[in-house]
Order: sequence, then C-alpha cells, then structure tokens
Amino acid sequence: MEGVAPAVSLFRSRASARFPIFVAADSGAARRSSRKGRSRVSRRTLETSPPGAAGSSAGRKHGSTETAPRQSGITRVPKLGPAVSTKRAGRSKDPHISLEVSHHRAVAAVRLLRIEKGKAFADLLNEKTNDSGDNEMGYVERTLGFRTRYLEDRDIRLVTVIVAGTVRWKRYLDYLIMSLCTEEKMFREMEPLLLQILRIAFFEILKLDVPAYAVVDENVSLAKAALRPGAGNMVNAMLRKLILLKETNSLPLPKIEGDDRAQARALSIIYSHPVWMVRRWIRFHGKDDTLRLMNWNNSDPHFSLRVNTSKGYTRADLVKRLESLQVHYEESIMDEFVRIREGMQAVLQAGLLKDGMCAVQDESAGLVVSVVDPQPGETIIDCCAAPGGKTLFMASRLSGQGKIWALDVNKGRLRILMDAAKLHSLNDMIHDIHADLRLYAKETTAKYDKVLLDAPCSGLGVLSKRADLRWNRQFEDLEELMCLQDELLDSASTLVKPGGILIYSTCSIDPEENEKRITAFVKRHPEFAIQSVCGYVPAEFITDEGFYSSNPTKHSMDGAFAARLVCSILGAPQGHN
Ligand SMILES: C[S@@+](CC[C@H](N)C(=O)[O-])C[C@H]1O[C@@H](n2cnc3c(N)ncnc32)[C@H](O)[C@@H]1O
Repeated sequence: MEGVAPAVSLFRSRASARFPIFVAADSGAARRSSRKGRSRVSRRTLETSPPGAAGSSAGRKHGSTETAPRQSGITRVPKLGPAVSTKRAGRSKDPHISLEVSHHRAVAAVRLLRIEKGKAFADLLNEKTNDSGDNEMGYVERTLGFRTRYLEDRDIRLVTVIVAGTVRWKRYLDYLIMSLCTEEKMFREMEPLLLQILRIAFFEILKLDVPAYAVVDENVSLAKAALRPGAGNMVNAMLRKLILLKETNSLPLPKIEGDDRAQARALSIIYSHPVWMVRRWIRFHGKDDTLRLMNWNNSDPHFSLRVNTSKGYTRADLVKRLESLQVHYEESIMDEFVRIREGMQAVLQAGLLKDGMCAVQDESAGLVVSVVDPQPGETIIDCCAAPGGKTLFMASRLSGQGKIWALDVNKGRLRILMDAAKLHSLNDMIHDIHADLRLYAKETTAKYDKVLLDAPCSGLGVLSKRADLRWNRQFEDLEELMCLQDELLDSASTLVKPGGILIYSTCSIDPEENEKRITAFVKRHPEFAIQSVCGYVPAEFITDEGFYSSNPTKHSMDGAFAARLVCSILGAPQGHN
C-alpha cells in the first residue's frame, strides 16, 4: 500500500487550490503576513470545540515516575490517558495564531507527509533548500497559519507519539481505511494529506486512549481547514463507521490461512510490517519469535543513558540527577548505563545531554564496546565511526591513554562526532579521518592494535526506535549491503597489526549480515581466526559460535551483533587485497 499516493503535481495543484480558510483572495498577502508572524485568525470561533475538550488536556508531567511494563503488540497500546490533548489552538501563547485546528495533529500530519514523501516533499513544496525539517515547519505556517515553535512541550511529545505510532501501524491502518472506502479507487486516489489525517485519526481511535468524540471533532476540523469542507465530511463518515465497528468488535482483519506467502501477507497487515521481513524472519527465527519480534517493534521504545566518565561523572551522579528530576530509571547490566522508559523530555530540558553529563546510547551498542575491550595505551581505528556513539565510549574507556582514529565517509556526521567529542572532553584523544575506508586502506601503511568495523547495515535490530525504517528497507537493499560489508571487512583487515584484533559489528539481527559475513570473511582470510567473546560480555549474549548477539525479545534491548577476529602474528600476506 506504500507508494499509492498520487503524483506530486496532483498534490500541488490540489493543495494550492484547497485551503479556503487560510488562503484568502490575496493568498500572497496572507503568506507575507504569515511570514511576519501575523498569521490569520480563523473565521470560526472556539465555540466549535467539544464541551470539556480543553479540560481534558491537563496532562502528565514531565519526568513522571509512573511506569508501566513495556507495552507491545496489537492490543497493548501506549496509554496517554488524560495527557492526550483535545484542545484547540485557543490556548496558545501567541494571540495571532490560528484558532482553527489542533496544533499537534496538524504538525503530525505534515510531518507524516514529509516522512512518506522523503526528498519528494522538498520538491512538492517547491523549496530551494533541501532541509526538509525547515520545509515542514514553513509549510505548516504558510498553509495552516501558525508556527510550530508555539507548540507547548506536551504537544511536541504528542506529535512524536502520533507520528511514530502512525508510521509503525501504517499497513494495518491503511488496510482498515481501504476496507471502509466504498471502492479501492477511492483509497488509491486519496489526497496525501487527507490520507495522513485519516491515519492519525484511526491510530488515535484504535491505539490511543483519546475519547472518540474528540478524535472525530478535531480531525474533521483539521480536514476542513487544511483541505475543504467535503474532506471533513468524508473523515467524519469514515470515523463514525470505524467507531461502530470497534464498539461492536467487528473490525475487519485478514485471516491467517493458506500457504506460507498468504499467511505472511496476513501477518504483515495485522502486525504492520513488510511482507518480505515477515517471511524472512519466519524462515530464520520461526513463527513464534517473529510474532514476538513484531510486537516488540510495535511497542514504545525505551532508552538508555550512558554516563560520561571522562568528565568525571559517575553513575551515582547521573542517578541523583534523574531522581531530582523525578525520572524513573532502572539499573543496567553495564556499569556506565541506566535505562529509562519515560522522562526523556525532562532529561533534555534539564540539559543533561547538552552539558555532556551523559549520552543516549543503547546497551546493545555499549556491549559492542565491551567486545572491543579498549585498553589504555592502545591505538584503535573506528572505521565507520559517525555519529560516534561507540568512538566516544571507547575513548572514555582508555582512561586518557591511547588514541582513537575515527574514520567515516560522511563529512557531516563526522562533524557531529567531533562536536560530541569536544562536549565530552575527549577531543584530544580522537582524530577524525574523512575518507572512504576502501580508499584509505589502499593508501595508508598505518596499522592499529584494534580495528572496529561497525558496518552500515539494514538496522533490522533497531526497528522499535526507528519507526520508519521498516518501510524504507527493501529486500534488494540487503544484497547490496552484504557486498559493501564484505568489501569493508576486506579493507579493515589490512589495518590490523599482526597479533591485533578486528571487530565486526552491526545493529542487525539478520544472520546473513552477521554470522554469514564472518564465515565468508575467514574463508577469504585464513590469517584471521574467530576468537570467542567469552569474558567480554555476559554469557547470555554469547552464541554457540562465540559471537556477541543481543536479541530484542530475549534481552529487552536493541538487536546487535559483534565478532572478534585475531590476526595471526605473521599478519596478512604481502600484496593481500
Ligand atoms: C552503522 S553507522 C556507524 C555508527 C557508529 N559506529 C556509532 O556507533 O555511532 C555506519 C557508518 O558507516 C559509514 N560508511 C558507509 N560507507 C562507508 C565507507 N565506504 N567508508 C567509510 N564509512 C562508511 C556511514 O557514513 C555511517 O556513518
């Protein structure tokens, strides 16, 4: 169902013709005034708000100590309860902004459009810049009449929840939307913005605890304001049908029957994943684990924080700050880490990241650094380093003695890495190299004690955090990635000193990107031998072959993989590669 949106030109003509409320006869004047921050006020008044809507916006505070077990799967949904705002724009801090629509839904709809269109979104908006984030905000301002910087903190959080959830559940939501259309053509030719509004509303009704009347009222208003009255009427009719089906427990769902392909197709709708992923996982992990994995991917991600010991902080310091912010935390299996389920906004606002006290890093990535096991005095090259999570952690483990060379082909990401190194007071220990590893390895004679190759991969282990990734990855990408992984492994191997260690890692759970790459590598490079990660990570993460592997459903963290390969004392044969 992806890629069914009408062509860009169709959207543009519709969009420009159908903003009757905000784009007045002199739409240029409206835009100019909007640019100056004097957005137009809607003709309608707040009297159209549902009774009690404003009251329901009293929400949960940041840094809430409230916790819940990780919610997963189709029936367990993130509960926002009273924090879900049903308010209209009337309570905004800016007296000039639109009083027409629910801000966070409008922003969510535009962000969803941006995510779905990707680069085409910039073309769609006819913008010169490629910064689609700016485009999105500019678009909301020009068409809906307000600036998103006026969103309150809770609204920003709601945008995140709605966007992530709607993206995750897209296939399931589209199946339902299509089922309620009178004909398939109606779904196929639906305006992109209208489709996003329907997806948001369906998601709110099916997966969030928002009162049905508020979802209907707010999304109908949004469709009317952003498109035209007829679009609002259509949203109204579809939502009422949906609510009835939900109340009578008769929502349409595909049956899991027929051959493997047919069953995978049904599961892909029910659990909202691409069919190829479902088929591949059933082949590798079996059906039960696949269902567990998809439930995990559909649930709220939780995050880990790593304390920055290089600035002299301890985990106890971090815990103290979290307690003072009333952010609930859990201890981690790693000394430098704590886990948090909620309260990231409070952590951000308190400046814990900006001040360099800690960094957001999953423990699965931290364990890769344990596999590297950096020792003071060692020379280490991180071959695909940016944005630098592992580089920084490795550097902090060197206790001020030793050096890390951070190489990456992406200049912008490398700059982020070096900024973070400065923030963490580690810049003296880290040297950046902007290069393609394959070319660098050919040209340099440098050799290192340890070489980490954290290879570009499918990211199939981090789908709970990267909601859009499942839809961006195609089966064909895997083949290409595996070729690149082999090439990078070959190049990285030439940088290892005789007797040194090559560490290969990914954030994938796919055996073909992990174990199979290593098996193929040692066949090509008999001078390297697999060394077990035993003693470097806890036993529960060690596979029969001696690799490190974290599994989301088994370890409640992202999926990751790492292998240690020792280079024989004689090193690589002359002229290798
Ligand atoms: C998985 S990310 C690395 C994440 C990083 N190690 C961390 O922990 O933050 C892969 C990186 O490989 C880089 N990359 C891809 N192809 C490359 C190449 N041929 N040479 C060097 N770097 C490359 C990408 O730019 C990307 O930053």
